[in-house]
Amino acid sequence: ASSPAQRADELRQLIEHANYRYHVLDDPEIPDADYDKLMRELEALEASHPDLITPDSPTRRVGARAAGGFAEVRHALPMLSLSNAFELEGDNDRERYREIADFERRIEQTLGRSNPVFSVEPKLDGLAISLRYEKGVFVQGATRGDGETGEDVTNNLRTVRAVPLRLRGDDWPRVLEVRGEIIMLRRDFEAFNAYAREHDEKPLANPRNGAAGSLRQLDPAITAKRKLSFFAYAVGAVEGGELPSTHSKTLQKLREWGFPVSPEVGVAKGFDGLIEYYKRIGAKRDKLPYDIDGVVYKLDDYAGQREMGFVARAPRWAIAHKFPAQEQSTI
Ligand SMILES: Cc1c[n+]2nc(N)[nH]c2nc1OC(C)C
Repeated sequence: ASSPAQRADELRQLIEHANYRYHVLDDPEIPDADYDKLMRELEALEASHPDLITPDSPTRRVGARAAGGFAEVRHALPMLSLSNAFELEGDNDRERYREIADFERRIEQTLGRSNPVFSVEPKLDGLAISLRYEKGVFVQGATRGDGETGEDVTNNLRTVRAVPLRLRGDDWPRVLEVRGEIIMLRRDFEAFNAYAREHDEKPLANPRNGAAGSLRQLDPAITAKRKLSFFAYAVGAVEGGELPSTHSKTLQKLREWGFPVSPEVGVAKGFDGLIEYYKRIGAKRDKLPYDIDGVVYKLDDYAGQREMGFVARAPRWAIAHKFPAQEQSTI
């Protein structure tokens, strides 16, 4: 038999591996009931041996209440906004998606390339947040706020199982900020509203409100009851380490380190590749497990991004291509 300390370590590894399989690979090996059993065993073990408790233990996801509101956090690197492109009247794709054609052509002309490679991603309709890791441990999480400063919602973010408390592997930078979207999956939104109607509680208008409202709770124990998810889409400040030379390769590293990244992300070449992606994602939009309000195109290589720079706070190297507004599902 192993010692309590060895058993505690073994349980943490098993639980973290199960989280990775469930949230990052979307391919769980064990049923939820077995996962809960592992958690209960670790909680009991830590209760009888408090010296075994570590701050990044999976049982330490529900922290203290933020009495007096959330502290303010200045983002080490501003959280950017995206300029938007909408569909226009026209007889062909070049006319209908004229703003995308202009976006892509500006990049071709500035960089002297033809058919540049873009990272293409669904634009999740949730709440943008920034997660800070030091030596691989989650130390702070903040909302976007005005892009320069946001609210410190670290304790609420700790309750989101899709947010890793400790990074996998060991080739991550000493300081790593990851940006992404906190969302409520449709199935969790519907379950929440079914429960609310059963218990005469106020139903949520849409999943985005669910995510925003849950993260704004001052008591993390309430946030913990709301099933939230997270998908990473960018990196912020990086210190003491190297990133790959392209955004698409960085997204793959984020998965290896334990961050969920939407399986719909990919790469596309030139205007035709972008529009093909836009149409493909548009066709499957209602089958995705989460709400999206468009897709995002980003020049894939970081050298090209640096050369393109920004206009105000929106990068010249990225654009959001929005779908026509959907009639909101009535509750
Ligand atoms: C605001 C935003 C939102 N999204 N959503 C995705 N998928 N990528 C992405 N990138 C963003 O900003 C980049 C400029 C990092």
